[in-house]
Amino acid sequence: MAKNVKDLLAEANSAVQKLSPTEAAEKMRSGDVLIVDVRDPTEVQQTGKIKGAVNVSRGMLEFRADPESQYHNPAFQKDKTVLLHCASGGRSALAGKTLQDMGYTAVFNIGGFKELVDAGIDTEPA
Ligand SMILES: O=S(=O)([O-])[S-]
Repeated sequence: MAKNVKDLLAEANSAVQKLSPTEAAEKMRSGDVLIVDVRDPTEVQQTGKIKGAVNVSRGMLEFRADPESQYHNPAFQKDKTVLLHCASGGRSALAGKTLQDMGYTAVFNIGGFKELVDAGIDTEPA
C-alpha cells in the first residue's frame, strides 16, 4: 500500500531517536559530532545556522553521505554521531531514517532550528 507523508514521518520518528535541545547541547559539548542542517540554503541564509553545522539540503543528502558518490562530503563518516535538524523536525526525521538506511549507526534528530536557538545553542552566520 502506498504511504503518505504521515506514514513516512511516523516510521522515521520511530526509527530515529529524538533529542531535546538540552540533550543535543550535551552531545555537541562532547565534541566529536557532525551537525547537519538539512534546510534549504535560502532558509539558512535568512537565519544563520547552528555553530559548526554543515548545511546539506535534504535533496543532496544521499549524495553527500555516500563515500562512493562524487559529491561525498568527507565530514560524513558512518561511525560518526550525526545530529540532524531542520526548521521543525520533520525533514530531519526523514533525513535521519535515510542515513540509517545508508548504514549510519548513531543518528539523532535534534529538531527545529528555532527550538535549538531558544534553548541557547550558539549560532553563526550561514
Ligand atoms: O522543517 S520541517 O519540519 O517543517 S519539514
